[in-house]
Amino acid sequence: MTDLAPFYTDVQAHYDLSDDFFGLFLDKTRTYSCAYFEHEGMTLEQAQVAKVDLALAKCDLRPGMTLLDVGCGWGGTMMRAIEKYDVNVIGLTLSRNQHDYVQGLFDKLPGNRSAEVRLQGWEEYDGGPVDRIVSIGAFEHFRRERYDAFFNLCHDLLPADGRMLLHTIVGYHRHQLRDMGLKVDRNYLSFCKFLIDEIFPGGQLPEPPWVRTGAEAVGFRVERIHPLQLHYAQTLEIWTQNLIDRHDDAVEIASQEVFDRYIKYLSGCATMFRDGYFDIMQFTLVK
Ligand SMILES: C[S@@+](CC[C@H](N)C(=O)[O-])C[C@H]1O[C@@H](n2cnc3c(N)ncnc32)[C@H](O)[C@@H]1O
Repeated sequence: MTDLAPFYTDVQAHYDLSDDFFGLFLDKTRTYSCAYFEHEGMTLEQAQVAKVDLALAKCDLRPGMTLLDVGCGWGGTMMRAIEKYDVNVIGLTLSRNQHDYVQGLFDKLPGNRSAEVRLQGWEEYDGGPVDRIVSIGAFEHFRRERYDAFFNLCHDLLPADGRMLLHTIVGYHRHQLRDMGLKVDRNYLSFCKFLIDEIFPGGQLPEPPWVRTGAEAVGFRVERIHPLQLHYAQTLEIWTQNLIDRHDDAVEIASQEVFDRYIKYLSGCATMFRDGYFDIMQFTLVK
């Protein structure tokens, strides 16, 4: 446990909009991160399960282990881990809606493994050691000044053969974007400002070396960095189309203004990934 207070207000401002609204564009597992279109012709749901399987396979889970999911969303990764690997799970989320939704899933779970979801940030985690850690699409909320504390905590929680899979969007410094042949123009800058002001308050995209050096500084070895850039472009394009298809429901659940804002966010991010401004990477960290 650290003495840092999680960014509840910022994170809830996004995820506690409405479960019904997110349900309009996410797949049935409610996975809210980059899918993995491993084979031609996969549906979004199949590709989300493939992404979760990709992440969990890198954790080397064995029956009876305890998996900590930092930023568990609506619980899809933990449900898959229980089903496929017969493990105990602990999930952390700052969203009340997600916490209540996952608790509802766990209440109906058969079997004798333990499944716990906590309305708690990693900053406050006091649940004791775990065997493996997975964190998908949450690191973007943590902020750079807290990476040391985060990696330290994760390193301390894991045993000597511990493994952690960290899946995060990454961004680049403007000088690096220029070196990559990408224009840093008004469109790019104003879209980034829109994302921080109106979609993910307090969010911050790490640059890849920040993750590597942060993890290595506490003693992790970075076993693999696996980029999935175009998979996120495809995911976001499907989410955009799903939301367009449910326009009337979206306006009824939220409003035309929220619909417009989400279309701008989802379609704009799809372009950012397609054009190479943003990437998404799975970092396999081992002790
Ligand atoms: C984009 S969602 C991803 C959810 C899920 N992993 C998935 O792939 O569907 C980000 C998640 O990170 C969580 N989160 C953000 N900051 C956190 C923190 N400091 N501690 C724990 N969870 C956090 C949010 O509550 C949310 O559940």
